[in-house]
Amino acid sequence: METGRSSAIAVKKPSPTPKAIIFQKFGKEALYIVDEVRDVAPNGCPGLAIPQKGPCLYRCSLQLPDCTVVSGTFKKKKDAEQSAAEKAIEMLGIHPSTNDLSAEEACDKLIACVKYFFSDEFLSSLHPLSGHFRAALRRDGDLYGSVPASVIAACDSKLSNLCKLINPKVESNHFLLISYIMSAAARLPEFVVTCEGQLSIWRKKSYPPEIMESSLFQQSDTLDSICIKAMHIPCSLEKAVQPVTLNISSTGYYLDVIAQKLGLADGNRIMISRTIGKASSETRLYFAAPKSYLMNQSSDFVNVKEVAQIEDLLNSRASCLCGQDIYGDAILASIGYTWKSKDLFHEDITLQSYYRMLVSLMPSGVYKLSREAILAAELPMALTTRTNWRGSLPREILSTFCRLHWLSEPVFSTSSIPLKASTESSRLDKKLKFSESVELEKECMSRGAINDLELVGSGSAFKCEVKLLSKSQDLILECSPKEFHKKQSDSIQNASLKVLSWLNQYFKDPDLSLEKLNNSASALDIRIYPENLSKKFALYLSMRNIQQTETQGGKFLKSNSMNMQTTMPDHGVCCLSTGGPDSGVYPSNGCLLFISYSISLVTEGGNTKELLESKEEFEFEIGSGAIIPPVEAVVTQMAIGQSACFNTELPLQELILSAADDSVRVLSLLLSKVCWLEYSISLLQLTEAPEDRMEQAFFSPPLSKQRVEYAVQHIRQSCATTLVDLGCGSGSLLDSLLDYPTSLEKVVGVDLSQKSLSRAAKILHSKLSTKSDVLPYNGVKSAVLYDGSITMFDSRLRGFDIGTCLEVIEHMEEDEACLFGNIVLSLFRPRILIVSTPNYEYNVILQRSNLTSQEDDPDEKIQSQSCKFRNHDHKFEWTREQFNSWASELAARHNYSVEFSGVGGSADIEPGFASQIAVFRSSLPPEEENHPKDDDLEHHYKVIWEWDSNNLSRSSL
Ligand SMILES: C[S@@+](CC[C@H](N)C(=O)[O-])C[C@H]1O[C@@H](n2cnc3c(N)ncnc32)[C@H](O)[C@@H]1O
Ligand SMILES: [Mg+2]
Repeated sequence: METGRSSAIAVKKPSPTPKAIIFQKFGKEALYIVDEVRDVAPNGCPGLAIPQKGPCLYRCSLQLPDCTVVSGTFKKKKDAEQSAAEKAIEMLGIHPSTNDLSAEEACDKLIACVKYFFSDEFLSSLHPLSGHFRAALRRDGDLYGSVPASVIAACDSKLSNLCKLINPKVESNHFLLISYIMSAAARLPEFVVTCEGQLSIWRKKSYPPEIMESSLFQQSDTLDSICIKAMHIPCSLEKAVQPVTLNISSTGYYLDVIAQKLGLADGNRIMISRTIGKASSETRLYFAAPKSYLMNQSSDFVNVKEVAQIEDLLNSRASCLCGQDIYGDAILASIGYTWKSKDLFHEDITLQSYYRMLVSLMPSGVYKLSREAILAAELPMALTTRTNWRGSLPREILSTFCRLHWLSEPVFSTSSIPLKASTESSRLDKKLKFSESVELEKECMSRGAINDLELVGSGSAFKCEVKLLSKSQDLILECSPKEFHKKQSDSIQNASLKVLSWLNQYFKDPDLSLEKLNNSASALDIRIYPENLSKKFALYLSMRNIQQTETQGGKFLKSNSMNMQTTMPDHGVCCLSTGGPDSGVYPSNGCLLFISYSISLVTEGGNTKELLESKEEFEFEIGSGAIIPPVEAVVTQMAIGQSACFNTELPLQELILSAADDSVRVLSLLLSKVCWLEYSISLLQLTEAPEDRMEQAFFSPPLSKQRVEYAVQHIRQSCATTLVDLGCGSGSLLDSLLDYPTSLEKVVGVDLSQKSLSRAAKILHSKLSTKSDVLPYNGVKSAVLYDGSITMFDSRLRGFDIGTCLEVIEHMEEDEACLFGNIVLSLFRPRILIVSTPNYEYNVILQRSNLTSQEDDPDEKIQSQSCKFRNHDHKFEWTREQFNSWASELAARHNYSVEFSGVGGSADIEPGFASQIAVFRSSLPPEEENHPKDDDLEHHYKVIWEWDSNNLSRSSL
């Protein structure tokens, strides 16, 4: 298919964002405060009397040491932040300094930076590095005043940017970075001292006493001894990751304490990774500089070179966590000096937080964590509707995944086609469930009648391609979905989800043959580049596999899929117990469920039971893959109020340990006993599959569209000039009517839902005011929307040519529907009235798919009797007989004739039409219709919005 416009959303090498520039300049001294702004929004619909809660907007105020800047309002928080940063850059005249420098200039700048760090004034600054300088002055003996070069590299991102300009390989090799810093220091012999083969730097002259006193004094006041939890990550995968405690005395230097845990004499030989996780995190890995690296140190810039071979062993667990090469044993700790305070920041790292970091490296991990349901939630396979998706959205997950695996940001390119050009409307329809309201097909049709009409947002369809690239721009995979979407953002989310879904499969089974990998990828419109793919993820996947099998020591079973069918004698039993009345309603695809659950680790013999994860309320959609398969299999057999309990084999170890609060104990159980998981689930609440989704699945065009078309046809044949749509909802009928030439001059809608009326007003306003001149055949002169109940009479709507009431009466109680019938035919007295409502008998067909699981049921009768209403808001649904008798008696009472018809299915084939329709016609000749002038003023409805072609032309002149 041809595509029109094309736009790349992320370019290959993005220039630094305004926030990045501000960060470079002010570090963490820049404080972003984002406020919600909920204005009464200009709704683009003049005259609408319902106050519109506009979309939630954000405004950001950026506090800098000397000024505060406030952004405009934006839909997204991050846009507000970027805008504030941009304003600050403009106001302060900041230029991103480092980018245009030559390698020589970068060298000079690097030397100047290092010199500044050792200056008098730096010691009392708030820079994180000055904390290290002050701590170094509390070190004893030979170490007094010496600062490890790796902290200089870790604490100031400007330095690494400069070094990248000198040698781009610094990006992937942080040993090089430290070599450059050491070389810069060696160029400052009057200021600092360095020694060959050492990784620390001293200031030559001592600080003036007044500076020493003030800066050291400020600190010793607030510093207490601290005790923090960290993790020891052995290089050997056979050794378990163990918690360690760092005891840091008030006068000690924390790097010396970490060094001792690594078997080093002091912190001067320590290497520090970049931060792990969020940019603001202080979580890093610490390890000893490999000997071969130390031996190869050179103090000359020109001679700085990569160390060819580091013979120490790569620590694969640690390397995977930070995306840098880490050698030997490592300590994972969250500690350091920050921009916020002169005090040392620290946080505990527990075994659980370590495993959560591992989980976040899985393609589905961020989703599980965002739902706080690590053992129960799964990454859904599809986005059905945005409202049914819980947890982080796919695009965000994919970006996080790329960041954590040290890939480039995913590159999205969207393309759009004008809808008129789209012919594959059936394909579009199917894929569009994620977009709400107006179906795309209808838009396509309406575009035939109205040129370039912007209907509720867009006249285009979008698709989006995604590419994943390594940092060095090697293509790892690309996804080119075939489907189009009504919204650009939907196309991006769906493409992101495809990529995540495939990566999820790949991570579960990376050893599949190339052919199978390719097949699974192409099923999701993905093309993989196997060499780059396995190069990128090999370390992570091999680490996980070895860890999984070796540390388990055969004591517990490995299962990725939590398959209930796997043999687990005596334990795989699922016991259903009735905890409440059986409503006879069972969840089926599309239903939204609330369950409560708890998942425990149980040891053989049942002696020990350790709670891992529990939730009082967990909401998900059946059939979307949002929950692990065994839970879904069980809940679909449950009725509301029932509870179930069953066992499964163990999932991946990191999932269990990241869910468990007491991971240390759980790990010891896992290592010493045969264990399995026990699930207890209760089904709390169930919202059935939305009617329109069911209708879309069964009818083409969808039933709602067939109803509207049926009404439009009658309206056109009737030559009516006035129409009232009773229970007009979001105005789908009125909206469609404006696409056709009719004799209508006045159209009115009544409903009691303000939300629906607002939507209707916006749609009608955009159509009538913008395009009325290009529809010369459309003679509508006025349009009004009223807020009111159609069970109340309003004299302004008396004697219209035609009234419609589509799919409304079943939303009232039966007696109200009867009241409505009487009022409409006795008081409103339209010449023609069209009423539609579901045919209950047809539900057997609509719900057959939901009943297939019970098809073995020999008693077919039960099936048809147990049909549910199509929508949870329906108060009743009538059989053909019930509808016929209601309509016939009503017509007879009020001098109307009535004919029956319908849409969806056929009158002659059982069980009749899916939607049954009655068309009432007044039997009185027009002159006998007694329509008094509107002098009795029974005005019970409130005008919500009014449009008048005369006023419009007057006001626009
Ligand atoms: C299923 S929607 C149908 C909307 C529209 N007729 C259509 O076909 O798209 C039912 C509508 O009836 C409205 N409704 C229910 N009871 C009503 C009443 N007593 N008076 C006015 N509107 C009512 C609801 O607010 C809702 O918008
Ligand atoms: Mg309905």
